[in-house]
Amino acid sequence: MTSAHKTLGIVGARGHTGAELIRLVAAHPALELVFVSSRELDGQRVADHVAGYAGELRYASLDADAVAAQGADVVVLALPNSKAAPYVEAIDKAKPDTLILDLSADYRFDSTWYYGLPELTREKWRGEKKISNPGCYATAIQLSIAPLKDLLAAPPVCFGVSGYSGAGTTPSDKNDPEKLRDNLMPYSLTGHTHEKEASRHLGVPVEFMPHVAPHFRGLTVTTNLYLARKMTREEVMQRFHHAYDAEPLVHVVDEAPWVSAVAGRHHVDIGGFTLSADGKRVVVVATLDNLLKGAATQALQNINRAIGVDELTAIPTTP
Ligand SMILES: NC(=O)C1=CN([C@@H]2O[C@H](COP(=O)(O)OP(=O)(O)OC[C@H]3O[C@@H](n4cnc5c(N)ncnc54)[C@H](OP(=O)(O)O)[C@@H]3O)[C@@H](O)[C@H]2O)C=CC1
Ligand SMILES: CC(=O)N[C@@H](CCC(=O)OP(=O)(O)O)C(=O)O
Repeated sequence: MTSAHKTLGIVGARGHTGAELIRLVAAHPALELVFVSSRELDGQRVADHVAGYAGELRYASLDADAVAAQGADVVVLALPNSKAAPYVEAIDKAKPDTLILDLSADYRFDSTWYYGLPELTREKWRGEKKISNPGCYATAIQLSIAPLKDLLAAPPVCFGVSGYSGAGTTPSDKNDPEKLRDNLMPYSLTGHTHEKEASRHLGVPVEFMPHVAPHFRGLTVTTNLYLARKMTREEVMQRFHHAYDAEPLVHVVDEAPWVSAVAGRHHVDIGGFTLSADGKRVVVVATLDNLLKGAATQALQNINRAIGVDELTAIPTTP
């Protein structure tokens, strides 16, 4: 694939992450949005549903063969978990050099797919045309632990709180604003997919306890790390600065970041580095927008790289 203009389609474009990608792709100089699929919005104008999109494209209800028949250069699968395989199969049959990016958890444990968390894995990309995008919590967890990975005395313990857009649009307790009002809902307290995903890709076991809260977008992961030796706050911060100062989408900050400040923005904030009195335990706080760096923005970083343009093309960065 060269860096020339590419066509792109989104399967599952009615959803939260699909809508964010539509906005990002619409402003992209090298990508043309050629189809967006939704069963529920079949025939309706995208511009009537996605603020900030001004084109004439309409949603279409497309099964796997119909998606493959579109012949797009890039296909993003933004479907719920366990739905991707028929689309991958049909595209492979019709046009095997298609770049497929899957937003779900379906291929995050498949070593034939590139796992794209650019700040940690971009050097491992070997031109794969199949890219698995990380989970939103798993992104925050891995970025919080990676700089101290060689100094762990025990599995890191991560306390996560997400806005309810993380639970998608299929109605459930986890995205019901009435049930979430004045509430914090714990779920999957051991064995969450993102616990397994972060453990696999970091190569160290991680423990994760997720919760969902009444805000719409943005998540916080507060991680407790037991250290094999005594450290100072300056040493810990130095490691994070060394790891991320050249990364426009990871901001190392002094204070513990607030989720409200990162909502609608494309980067991760990591900060609040707090040591125990004996210097052998540190707590780190990370926030990101689950729909952006946790999904659509990260997807675009991966696609940009794979089509041969600058990784940050069409991604607004702010200091
Ligand atoms: N929300 C988030 O914060 C994040 C989500 N992800 C992952 O991204 C994927 C999409 O998430 P999100 O946008 O929140 O999901 P949504 O529930 O908001 O949207 C799902 C989309 O898939 C379509 N869809 C649902 N069921 C089927 C089906 N059986 N066959 C075909 N299409 C279907 C829906 O449209 P229609 O029913 O109209 O066809 C809709 O467009 C998920 O795998 C999720 O785990 C990853 C990181 C973060
Ligand atoms: C609040 C909420 O429910 N969040 C989702 C994570 C969203 C995400 O990244 O999901 P995938 O791993 O499925 O892509 C969850 O805990 O499953």
